[in-house]
Formats: sequence, C-alpha cells, structure tokens
Amino acid sequence: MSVAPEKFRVGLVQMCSGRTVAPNVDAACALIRQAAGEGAQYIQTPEMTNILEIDRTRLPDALRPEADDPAIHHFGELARELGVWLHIGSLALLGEAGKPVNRSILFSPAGEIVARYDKIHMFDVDLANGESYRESASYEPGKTAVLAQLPWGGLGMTICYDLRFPHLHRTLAHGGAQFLAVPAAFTRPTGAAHWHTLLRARAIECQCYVFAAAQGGKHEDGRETFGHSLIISPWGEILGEGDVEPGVIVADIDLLRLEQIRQQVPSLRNDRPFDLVKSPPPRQGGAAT
Ligand SMILES: O=C(O)CNC(=O)[C@H](CS)NC(=O)CCC(=O)C(=O)O
Repeated sequence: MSVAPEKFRVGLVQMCSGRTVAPNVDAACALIRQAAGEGAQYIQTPEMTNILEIDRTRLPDALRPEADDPAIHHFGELARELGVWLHIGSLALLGEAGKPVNRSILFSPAGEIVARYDKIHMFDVDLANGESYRESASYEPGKTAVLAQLPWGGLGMTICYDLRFPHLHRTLAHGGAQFLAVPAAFTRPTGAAHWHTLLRARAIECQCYVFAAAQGGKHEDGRETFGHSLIISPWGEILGEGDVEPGVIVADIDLLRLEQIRQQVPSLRNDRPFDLVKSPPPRQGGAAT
C-alpha cells in the first residue's frame, strides 16, 4: 500500500484506566496494536494512560521519573516495532522538580521521544454534582506550549482542560499546527455539556484537524469519564467517534482538504491585533454627581 504524503490514517485509543500502572499499560499496548493493525500511522492514547487515581497521596509511590519509567521504555519499543508515530496523551510522571507532572509524550517510529508537553492549565474546579478537583495541588503545571513535527505537518500538543483556553490553540495554529491533539479525561457532566462543542469550535476556528483520545466509563477509583473520543476535520465534521467503552477509532486525514478550507475561509490569515477600550461605568439611577 503506498500512501500519498498528504494523506495518512490516525488512530485513537479510548481507555478506562485504573489505579495500577501495569494493567493500564497492557491495555494501552493491546489497543495500540489494534490501531496499527487497522492501518493507523499516528496513534494517540488518552490523558492519564498509565494511572487514574483520585487519591493523590498514592501517586508519589506509583510514579517514576521519565528517565526510568518502565512504561515509557515499553511504549518506545512498541512504536519502533509497529513503525508508527505513537503519542501517549499523557502519563503521570515524577517531574524534575520532584512533584508529579501530567506529561504528553510523542515517540517517532524509531522509538525515540521527539516531543514532550506538560499540561499548562490545571483542573481546579467544583462541579454542581459535588465532584471537586484540585489538580494544581498535586501536579506541577507546564509553562511551555509545544508544536511537534509529524511527516504530514505540525501537531499542537494540549491536554484535556487546556481545551477551555482557546488562545493556546490559536497560538499553536499560528505557530504552524495543522493538527491539534487533545487527549483527555473529561468528567461525565462537563463532557455531556461541552466536549463536542469545544472540540468542533477549536477545529473550525483554528482550521486544524483535531485528534482527541478520551478516557471513558466507570473507573476503578470511582470516577466516571465521558469517553466519545473524536476525530474532527477543520470544517468541523466528525470523522470518527468512540462510544463510552474502551476501543479504537480510525479516520483518514487529507492535507489537501485542509489547504482548501484555509484558502476558502482564510480566518487565520485575517486575524488582526486590536486594542480593548472600556466605556465608562453606567450612572446609578440617573443621579449623576
Ligand atoms: O488527574 C487525573 O487522575 C486525571 N486527570 C484529570 O482527570 C484531569 C485533571 S483532574 N481532568 C481534566 O482536566 C478534566 C477537564 C474537564 O472535565 C473539563 O474541562 O470539563
């Protein structure tokens, strides 16, 4: 099979990660093999591929620094064996400052790490259903946006909650991204309300293909995530969608179509700087003094 350089197949792995690393890595590897078997040349796994653990006190014991994390070694070998670009959406790792980091890692088909991104925006929220998260209490946030280079174009690396900060994606698009990666572990209520809309909006406004591998289902730590991994075109069309269960979705990506869309509606090129002017505050009850 010969594939034109402007076309490739993407595969997303949907998971339901538990509290212990080894079975999660095994599950990821099996699904990555399945995606490669279906012809995927770029394969992405969700946020927290290696561990989903709501009890943060258990994390430091479970985590390893990047340099001696056995899962990283494993994934590198697998990328080489399968000859694919393997993007582990994120791993919880022990960061260089001694605090956990939520890190996305891209392996080349040679099995080498070619890009890494630490999640910038920390999920510190309190939901109406009682779910409460303080990601910043246990994770060190990243400070650097990362554009990785794939043979087919630029890949903007983001993670989950970053999706709500559109200036990050626009910066990546202006920096040369044709693809935006949004590996995630969205909560069920926020996913049901916002997941499809936010992902399609990022695809349309940034004129990028969006690849979003998701965690889905009821996890061992009691949490529920939304699932619905999505592959979206720069026109906002859904090219592939997962359900709630673990599995694989694939779709064919066409760079010529992206170029057509960017020529027809050149909104990235039409972007302009502007100032913000605030009008004076309204007068109270008309009784101006
Ligand atoms: O920490 C872990 O174990 C896994 N990581 C997550 O679950 C992260 C941080 S708590 N979740 C999100 O960012 C959800 C965002 C979201 O749901 C939204 O923006 O609505």
